[in-house]
Amino acid sequence: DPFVDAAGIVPGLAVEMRYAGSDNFVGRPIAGYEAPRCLLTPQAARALARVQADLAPEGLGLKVFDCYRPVRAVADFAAWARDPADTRMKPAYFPRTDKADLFRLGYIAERSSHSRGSTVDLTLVRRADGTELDMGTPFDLFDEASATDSNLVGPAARANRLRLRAVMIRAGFVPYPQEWWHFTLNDEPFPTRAFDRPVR
Ligand SMILES: C[C@@H](N)C(=O)N[C@H](C)C(=O)O
Ligand SMILES: [Zn+2]
Repeated sequence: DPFVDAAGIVPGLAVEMRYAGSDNFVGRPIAGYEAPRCLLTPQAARALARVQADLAPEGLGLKVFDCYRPVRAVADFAAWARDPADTRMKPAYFPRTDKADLFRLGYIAERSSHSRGSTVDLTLVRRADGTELDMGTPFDLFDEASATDSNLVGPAARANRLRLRAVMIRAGFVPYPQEWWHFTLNDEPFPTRAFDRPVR
């Protein structure tokens, strides 16, 4: 198995695996997430440990929302997107974006880097009480305002996004300009693979 549980490698990592539960843009657990675990390649997990160490002097840490994503989960997203009648989660997750456009506009990928095991969705938290720093939009808000350098959010949130981006880049991750939370390890060990083993 090429993956490790990041919680065992990154001290104090906060883990909130949103696709293993119902608090996500589909509104139910996603296929392939059988446990709320953050699985990653050892290389990506060790890079996150470097980020966590960088953040510690400031009293900050990381909270992950998604890590390795099985191919069957991506297929589940695609099947959901093909049903225009199900707009239950639209107000919370894509109020200004047409559901039919979520893939075309790049908010969700048909072949996701997450399936290669070295991509993470994450935010910054205060280590003392676990509260998330204000990023101006919630995780997975599929909206222009989620672009990292969007000026649709205030200066404090923008600064927090740039802080997250800077520490992640320093540890070898590449940001995704359209979503402030999404990063891929530059030297990922499986750049052309797509894994489908379930998260358990
Ligand atoms: C769905 C969202 N969390 C995400 O990860 N989007 C990118 C584009 C992806 O699906 O790989
Ligand atoms: Zn992502």
